[in-house]
Amino acid sequence: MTPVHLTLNAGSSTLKFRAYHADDHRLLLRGLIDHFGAGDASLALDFADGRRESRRLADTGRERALPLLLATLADAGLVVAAAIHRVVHGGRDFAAPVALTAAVREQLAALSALAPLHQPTSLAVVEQLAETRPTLPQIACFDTAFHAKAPALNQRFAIARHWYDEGVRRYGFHGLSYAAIARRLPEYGLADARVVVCHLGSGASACGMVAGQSVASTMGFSALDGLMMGTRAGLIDPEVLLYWQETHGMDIKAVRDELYKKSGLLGVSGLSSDMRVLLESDAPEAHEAVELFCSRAAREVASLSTAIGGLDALVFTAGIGEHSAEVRANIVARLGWLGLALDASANHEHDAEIASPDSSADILVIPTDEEGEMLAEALPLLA
Ligand SMILES: Nc1ncnc2c1ncn2[C@@H]1O[C@H](COP(=O)(O)OP(=O)(O)O)[C@@H](O)[C@H]1O
Ligand SMILES: CC(=O)OP(=O)(O)O
Ligand SMILES: [Mg+2]
Repeated sequence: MTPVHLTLNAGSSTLKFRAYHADDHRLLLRGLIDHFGAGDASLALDFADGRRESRRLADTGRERALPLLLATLADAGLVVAAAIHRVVHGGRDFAAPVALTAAVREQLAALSALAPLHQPTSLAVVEQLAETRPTLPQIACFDTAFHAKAPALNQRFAIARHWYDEGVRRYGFHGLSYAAIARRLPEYGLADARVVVCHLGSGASACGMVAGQSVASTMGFSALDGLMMGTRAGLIDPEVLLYWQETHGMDIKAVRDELYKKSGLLGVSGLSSDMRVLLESDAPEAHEAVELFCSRAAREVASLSTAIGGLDALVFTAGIGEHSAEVRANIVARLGWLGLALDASANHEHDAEIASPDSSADILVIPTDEEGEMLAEALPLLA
């Protein structure tokens, strides 16, 4: 059996995993469970020798994912030598990768309410592994870490100061994705540039960075703020929450469910949280959901450009950002007043520069590599 470092990235609609050779860190297997935990879940595997497999999953519960994954690895002659987990919320205390001791796991579990779609799933996998393989090294890499050095001003809400001291601040998420993009900016001569990255997946956020460092992000205290997402509302007037509680008697769980699971693309379209389904639909509600998604994204790109003092490049990444030319074109068209313009044919490429020659700023599609970033961050701890 070949020992591997296994990366686990539990997103809101997917579970992505990769097996890297434990000695030379070659990528051996790439896997994706799509519609993770839903009735129509599927598994896709991509082997280093070019072989591909995919199938529908009959037993779709999230708690069944780890045994399935370990069996898949065993079939491929791979055995886990270390597990590297994406953990969405590091809170005030974790701004760097950390070994997942029992004490650390307890601290991270206390943050679950701030990331209900992610933290419980990731930590359940960690616990399952800790139970069956108590001596297995397990490392957590955090979505929040990349933003920890953002200017204090951009981490502050306009509320009384003592809340900040208590940890009520803008943390920002998708940091592993942004760090992976930042690593690639020098290839495009953008090492010192002012860049806005749109991470558009089931969860969606945007980050303004300068010289590869986070300056401001659309996500805040939780992964609920900012852009419209698959099932999350993004920016919302907080009075709506009070109205729900006061006028409709909704308790905290009901409000949370509304904001995290019934809003966003799903809520507005009444049809699906999956952008692919909405783009193919003729329903006016689906069209309106896509328009609102693109409008919110364009507005936040302009806002983040102010936070970073101008815009040298706009980058699209993640499930929607990488794969939907239509969404990219819609967002960039709304930013035409800033001088941004796409090359319509280049816009259909993946991992490419897609701006027209007369665009005021570069526009790029860069595939995210959260797993590669996790491996790079965890290796020093595993050495
Ligand atoms: N070809 C495509 N066109 C439009 N959207 C796509 C395409 N492929 C994937 N997506 C969307 O990407 C989203 C998933 O993004 P991803 O970043 O993988 O999610 P997660 O938030 O679970 O990590 C889904 O909404 C899916 O509809
Ligand atoms: C933080 C977050 O929303 O992550 P994802 O997009 O993977 O669901
Ligand atoms: Mg994701």
